[in-house]
Amino acid sequence: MPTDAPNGRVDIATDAEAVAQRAASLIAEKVRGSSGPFVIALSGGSTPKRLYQILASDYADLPWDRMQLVFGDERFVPADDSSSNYRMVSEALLSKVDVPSANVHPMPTDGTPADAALRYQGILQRIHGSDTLQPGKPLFDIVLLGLGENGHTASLFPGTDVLNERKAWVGSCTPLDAPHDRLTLTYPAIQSSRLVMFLVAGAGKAEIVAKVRGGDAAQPSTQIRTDGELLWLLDKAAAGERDHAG
Ligand SMILES: O=C1O[C@H](COP(=O)(O)O)[C@@H](O)[C@H](O)[C@H]1O
Repeated sequence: MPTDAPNGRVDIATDAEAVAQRAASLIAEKVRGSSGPFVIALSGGSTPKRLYQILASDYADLPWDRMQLVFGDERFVPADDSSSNYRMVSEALLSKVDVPSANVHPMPTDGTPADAALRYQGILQRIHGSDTLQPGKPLFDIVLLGLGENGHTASLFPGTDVLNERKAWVGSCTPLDAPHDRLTLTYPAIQSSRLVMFLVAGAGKAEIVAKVRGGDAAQPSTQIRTDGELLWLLDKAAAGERDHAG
């Protein structure tokens, strides 16, 4: 049963599989209820990977030709690197559904991270048809986000300067405690959305989930805002409920 919390609605499912199933069903409902271009910012991570597999197997009939698939963050590695979020999404979803390649927008990982961030902002501005963010015209229909055990979301890592970015839509950072330089959507870009959906599963996330739900301002995930709806899809383990398996 969904509950309201200061920083969004919380929906607790039995396990990671149920979280991914709910996310897929919700995405399908939103896409089918829309008309015209539908822009989704994709996340990396293990729970989203299962979501992408479910979308590929059970929702192949969605109007993929209307969807614009962009990325919320990326590791600054070649597209075929095993750490690449694009590679993961490609294997789980893009290679399996009828989405035109022109509708898929990986983050560039050549040149310098700062230059690549600027180029990706240009790509988002072309999709948006404007270089301005306005509350009445969201950049994204859905932003998918994960939550790292250290509090990061997208690639907004604690202690990095990109957390202070209030203008640019895309930034870069070098995490203090995770591999690879990163590209990431910034807070203002994420805010320009109809729905932000966190997908978080596993007992390893319970401590950070409790901090974020408790409003700990030091956690980047606590600072996520949206002009639309904020939804946390958690499994029981991540929500700190005791009766979960394992
Ligand atoms: O580094 C990253 O990690 C986060 C969280 O991933 P998870 O596997 O712990 O759920 C993810 O949201 C982000 O896209 C990814 O680049």
